[in-house]
Amino acid sequence: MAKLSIRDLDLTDKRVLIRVDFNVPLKDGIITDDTRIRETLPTIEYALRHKAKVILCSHLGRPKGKPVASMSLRPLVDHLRTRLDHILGDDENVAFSPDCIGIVASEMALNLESGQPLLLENLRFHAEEEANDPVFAQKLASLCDIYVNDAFGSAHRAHASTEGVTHFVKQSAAGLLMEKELTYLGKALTEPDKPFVAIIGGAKVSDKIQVIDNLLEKADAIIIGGGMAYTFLNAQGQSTGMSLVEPDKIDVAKAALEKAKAKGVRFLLPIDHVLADKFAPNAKTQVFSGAGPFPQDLMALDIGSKSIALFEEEIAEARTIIWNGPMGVFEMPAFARGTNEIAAAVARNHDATTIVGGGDSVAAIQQSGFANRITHISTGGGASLEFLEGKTLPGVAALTENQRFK
Ligand SMILES: Nc1ncnc2c1ncn2[C@@H]1O[C@H](COP(=O)(O)OP(=O)(O)O)[C@@H](O)[C@H]1O
Ligand SMILES: O=C(OP(=O)(O)O)[C@H](O)COP(=O)(O)O
Ligand SMILES: [Mg+2]
Repeated sequence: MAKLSIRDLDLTDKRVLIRVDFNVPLKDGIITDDTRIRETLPTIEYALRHKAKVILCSHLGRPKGKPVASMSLRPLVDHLRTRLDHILGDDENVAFSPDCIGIVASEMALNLESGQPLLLENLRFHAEEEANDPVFAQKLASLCDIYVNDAFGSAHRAHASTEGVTHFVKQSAAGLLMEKELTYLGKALTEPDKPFVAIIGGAKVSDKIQVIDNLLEKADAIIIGGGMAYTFLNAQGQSTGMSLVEPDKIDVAKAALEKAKAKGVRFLLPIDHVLADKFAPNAKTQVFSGAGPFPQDLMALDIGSKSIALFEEEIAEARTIIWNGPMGVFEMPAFARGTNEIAAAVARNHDATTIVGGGDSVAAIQQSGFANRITHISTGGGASLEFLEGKTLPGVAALTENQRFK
């Protein structure tokens, strides 16, 4: 890699700001899947063992620039302490600053002992984080001597903590997880074995629909499920009741459908759906198959059996599979079947290189019990898609060049 690595740096007694992606799924303050935390532990442990003063920063959810209690990172402190038990002494703790900038954060960072960790509160409690505000970025930079980015899952964002901060520190290096993800995804997709099938679902429609245009240049088939599907069905003229739709993106969906046709890329959309009368685990449900309009007051929260069978056929033939975004609201048992069956189908294909990425997709694949049958589990959803479509990730581009590779 042409970028500086944490392994190239002398960390001893330095204040090292590590941007991590601790955007983990939470339910009532409990972490339901801690893959993103576990995956970044090698970097944290490396820094602690090398006697750095480790300052961890992350976002959690989308609080839109204001403190939101349910999106506090505080519940992660105990979890992190447990995960670092083998490296911290009995009386050593993970310190927590209730604001990521300001006097308290500055003093805590300054007073940190070598080999000790400090976690900062959610970066996105400040609107300046997502706006990539230079003053805010400079305040973050003032907490540290060295900056390390290990947040692969957020590397497609040009935010203050992933991009802006690098302009105000002398050295910006990649963490071990960042390196691992880039190496692995880079290798797997230089010349993917064909057929190459991309499965896209989830709820971040406006973010991820743009990626499909570029994936159409590489993939032999694209399978769309989850919340992503209904904007496409609307683009085909089907009204979908209360289902998740992004009206602004219907034109993008139409263009993708036309491009797929012109290029001969198979484009699979769900043909039946589990409809619910509300977004809740105890919703009344019914299966809807047919091309006509959905009942107006119902919403699709999972794909149905016929869609599963259709998708399974394509998955069985694939030799490279990338999957981001669950097929339904898998967090609720009534709507988890589509995601679980597709996970099983991907796991059954022993001839394919399989990559599953995304904070929620990883939680889903863990929940399905098939995680150990996937070739590579990536901590990034949007990030892995943008990397795979060939885009330069701003969080990577901003890191210091390694002079050895020049
Ligand atoms: N039909 C649907 N309607 C609404 N939300 C959905 C639907 N299908 C899936 N989702 C939601 O999508 C979310 C994950 O989306 P996203 O963040 O894009 O994926 P990832 O984190 O894997 O990258 C899940 O919380 C899931 O409940
Ligand atoms: O969870 C994330 O991405 P993902 O849902 O695509 O896996 C990242 O933490 C980025 O979050 P964001 O999409 O709110 O910038
Ligand atoms: Mg997500």
